[in-house]
Amino acid sequence: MKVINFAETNSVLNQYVAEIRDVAVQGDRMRFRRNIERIGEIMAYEMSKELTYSVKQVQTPLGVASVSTPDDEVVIATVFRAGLPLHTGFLNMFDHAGNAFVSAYRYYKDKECRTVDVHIEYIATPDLSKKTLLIVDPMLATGESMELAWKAFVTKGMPAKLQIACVIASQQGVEHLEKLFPGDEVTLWCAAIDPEMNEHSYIVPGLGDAGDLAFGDKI
Ligand SMILES: O=P(O)(O)OC[C@H]1O[C@H](OP(=O)(O)OP(=O)(O)O)[C@H](O)[C@@H]1O
Ligand SMILES: O=c1cc[nH]c(=O)[nH]1
Ligand SMILES: [Mg+2]
Repeated sequence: MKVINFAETNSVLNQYVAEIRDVAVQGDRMRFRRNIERIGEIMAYEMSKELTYSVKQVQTPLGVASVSTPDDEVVIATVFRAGLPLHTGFLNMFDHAGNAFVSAYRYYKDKECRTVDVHIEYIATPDLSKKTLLIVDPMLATGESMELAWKAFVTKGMPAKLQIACVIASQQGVEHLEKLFPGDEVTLWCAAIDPEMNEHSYIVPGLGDAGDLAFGDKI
């Protein structure tokens, strides 16, 4: 798996990442969601450079223009609930894309909240055969949700290409996906890679719970 870490490049994207991490700013839910969305828009733009292009002739009112546009049939896939603002950001750029959703939630298997497991319940997707699948999820912690989401999606057709986008990845999550996707065919795009996770499998320094910050507490 190839890894592209936007934190290694100076751009305004880093300002949005700083705001979603900052305890003094992240409590503004609308700003939090919009910042995730803006990160999705920038990532989608960068990822669009990796698609397959061909030149088309476009009739303007005054003549014919040659324009090189993507040929990929893109499907944007995300994981409920925290993935929704990132999904919106991608869809703002790839507005002709198909859309796929899966629900995954992490739950603790023990009273001490130290062993995390992930459940998949709901899946809604178009046929993914031969598509360019972009799986987008803001947090890659243990990597379990991403792995289960991928395995759930491929039951609905094998995509021609897979690209993964996360906002904050843990080093462990990156290594988890490297084992799942050996070779160079899959690329992980992320805005930052953090070194650690805590005993509850939250990314450190991370940002906290992306789903709760976007949508509020859940019981
Ligand atoms: O790599 P993992 O250890 O599996 O963790 C990552 C998952 O955690 C978050 O979802 P969460 O389970 O918090 O659900 P939510 O979106 O409902 O908050 C996030 O959106 C990922 O899907
Ligand atoms: O740090 C983390 C890990 C999983 N999910 C989150 O929202 N945050
Ligand atoms: Mg959550």
